Amino acid sequence: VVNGEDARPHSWPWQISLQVKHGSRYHHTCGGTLIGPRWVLTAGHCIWPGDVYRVVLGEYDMSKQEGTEQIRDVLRIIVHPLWDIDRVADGNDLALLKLDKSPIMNDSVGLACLPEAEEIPSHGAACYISGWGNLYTHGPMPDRLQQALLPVVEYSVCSRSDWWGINVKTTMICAGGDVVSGCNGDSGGPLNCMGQDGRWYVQGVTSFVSSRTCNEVKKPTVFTRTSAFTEWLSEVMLKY
Ligand SMILES: CC(C)c1ccc(NC(=O)[C@@H]2CCCN2C(=O)[C@H](CCCC[NH3+])NC(=O)C(F)(F)F)cc1
Repeated sequence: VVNGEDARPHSWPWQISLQVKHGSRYHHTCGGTLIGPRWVLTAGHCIWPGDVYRVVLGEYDMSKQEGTEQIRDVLRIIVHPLWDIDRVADGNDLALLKLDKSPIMNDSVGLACLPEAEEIPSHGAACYISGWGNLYTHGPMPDRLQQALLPVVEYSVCSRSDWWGINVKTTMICAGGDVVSGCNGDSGGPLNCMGQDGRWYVQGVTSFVSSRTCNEVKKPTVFTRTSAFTEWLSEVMLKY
């Protein structure tokens, strides 16, 4: 997250760290969101066939053992059938991870809400991105979870030719801009938007930023819009 701030510890209890095994060690590769007792939502582009993953819940400061961390293995990975790493602009950048067993729900680990089908956050709606992604382009990863308030940019603006043009679809949400943005390593994490009921809804899954720089003018962070995939999400969670 570029130009964000340290989140208050465990204030986003559904934020997880997706870690990939290299040799005998695991390291953070993407964010994700706990949306069911045994289900984590992340980005399709975070998943590489043949890699071994684990999920760390209740994480805050990556450099410390805080006693709130819970580690779970990934039993099954379902990537959206239409996701294609060579066609990022087509969207569908989603994957569901089934955990070997549910984490213990407590002050540090909890569920995010999913929005209703086709619910669109209004222009300028206050949504927060959260993640352990780079603090700036080619910059370091933070130890502590970062957050930033990212104003939603409506599709009519985001799809202008000098913005994202045809690379953004209506199944995506644009938010942020040239000051605050997501950055590499935030992939798969949530765009947290407060609903009328005062609950937080994961309206987006962090998908892409400009390949030139994370916070580029007229290239807001692009999220997969979860309300466009409510049917697929419930089908998968019911079936597997
Ligand atoms: C839509 C298409 C023109 C397109 C637009 C932007 C990109 N961005 C990028 O490639 C930059 C550079 C590093 C990784 N990256 C990204 O945007 C990666 C997703 C890469 C998926 C494709 N390889 N996502 C992130 O870094 C993010 F923002 F989610 F945290 C790639 C493709």
